[in-house]
Amino acid sequence: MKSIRTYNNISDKGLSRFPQDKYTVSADANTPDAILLRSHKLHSEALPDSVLAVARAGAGVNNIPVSDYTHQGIVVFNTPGANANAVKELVLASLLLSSRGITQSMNYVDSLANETDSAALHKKVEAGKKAYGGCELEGKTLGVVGLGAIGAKVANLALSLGMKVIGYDPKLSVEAAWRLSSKVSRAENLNSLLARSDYVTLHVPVVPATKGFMNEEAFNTIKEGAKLINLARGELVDEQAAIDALDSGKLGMYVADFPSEALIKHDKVILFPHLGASTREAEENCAVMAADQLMDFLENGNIVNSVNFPAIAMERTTGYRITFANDNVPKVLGTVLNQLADLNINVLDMVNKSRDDIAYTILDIEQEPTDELLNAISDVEHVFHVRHV
Ligand SMILES: NC(=O)C1=CN([C@@H]2O[C@H](COP(=O)(O)OP(=O)(O)OC[C@H]3O[C@@H](n4cnc5c(N)ncnc54)[C@H](O)[C@@H]3O)[C@@H](O)[C@H]2O)C=CC1
Ligand SMILES: O=C(O)CCC(=O)C(=O)O
Repeated sequence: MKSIRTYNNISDKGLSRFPQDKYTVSADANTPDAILLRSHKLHSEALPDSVLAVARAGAGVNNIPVSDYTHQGIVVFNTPGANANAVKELVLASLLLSSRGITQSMNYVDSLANETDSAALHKKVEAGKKAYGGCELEGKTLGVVGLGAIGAKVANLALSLGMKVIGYDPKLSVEAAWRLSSKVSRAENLNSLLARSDYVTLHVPVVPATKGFMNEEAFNTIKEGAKLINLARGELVDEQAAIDALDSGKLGMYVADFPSEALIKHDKVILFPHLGASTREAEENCAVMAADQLMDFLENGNIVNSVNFPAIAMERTTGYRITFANDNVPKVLGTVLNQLADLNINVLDMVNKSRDDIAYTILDIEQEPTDELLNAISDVEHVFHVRHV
């Protein structure tokens, strides 16, 4: 029986993927084989030694100490693209909310709730509306920072609304580029995008290179009165610099998914409670994808959509499977194969992949591996994780 510990509200559609005769799934599993979570922060938690993998039902993995886990052999997964449409649709709402005085005017109408005379109500409605006039999106320029799963969908949607779209993504993958309309123009650098955009929307992960990149200099460069949408992560934006830019009028509006005490108080800030991925569809997509990836890893050693290990998969043969992870240096695989040869063990199939300084191997062998063999592989220099799957 394998055990999964969950955190956060994970869709039942995902949880029900785990067959009950093979898995127990609960929030208080003591010795879980794997963790399944959404935004719960793992940085200050010690994981039980039993944990082999952590799956983030979502995109951002900044709540997980990924590099610490890598050298413990813990594979970290996410679910690329599974919630991208949900975020894209909230960006659309953000564009409109920051353009048309929608929430403010609704509050105004609510404030008229005690007006009992319909003629007086009508007069106040017509007199009040001039305070909430806005502008249209058509013809305006949207700058999209980060053109991955979400950014590409946002860029393509904005084009269909008649907006001009500029994109900036120095690390754009070929796969992501294929998803992007050729009508999206490419900014050579961030400043060029900021200076030309009426709206700027952020869709990058928070990593050292992006932390606080929307700083004082960026707000000095941004087009006068531009609106900033940040449904990616609060840490991307230097909050004081954003507030100063809002106060001076340089920044017209800030829409964010990450409330803070200072932002809540500001009347040019519209905040959601980290709602970007909170649709039924996105929650189901993420949970199903994360559960399937965990099961394939726990049952077969295959790795799909990991953020710290190479992508690797091999069909099961009739044999017995060993997987091992090692530092990506020469001679490790050769040494393990020699050990098998010395023990007269036949290899039926094998695949080996590397990613940065990590290598991972799946080996199908003809006979059941003994503890002696598994220990011998563990003892090979640079091997840091071995499993009989
Ligand atoms: N509010 C919410 O509920 C959600 C927030 N997110 C956030 O949005 C982020 C993006 O999500 P996805 O589009 O699914 O991820 P993704 O991995 O598909 O795309 C990220 C893109 O950012 C680019 N990038 C990386 N560093 C960059 C830099 N310095 N400048 C410009 N581009 C850079 C990458 O090349 C990649 O194309 C996530 O990391 C997460 O933090 C994602 C889903 C839901
Ligand atoms: O699970 C959630 O609601 C948050 C999603 C998110 O922030 C992400 O996928 O990066």
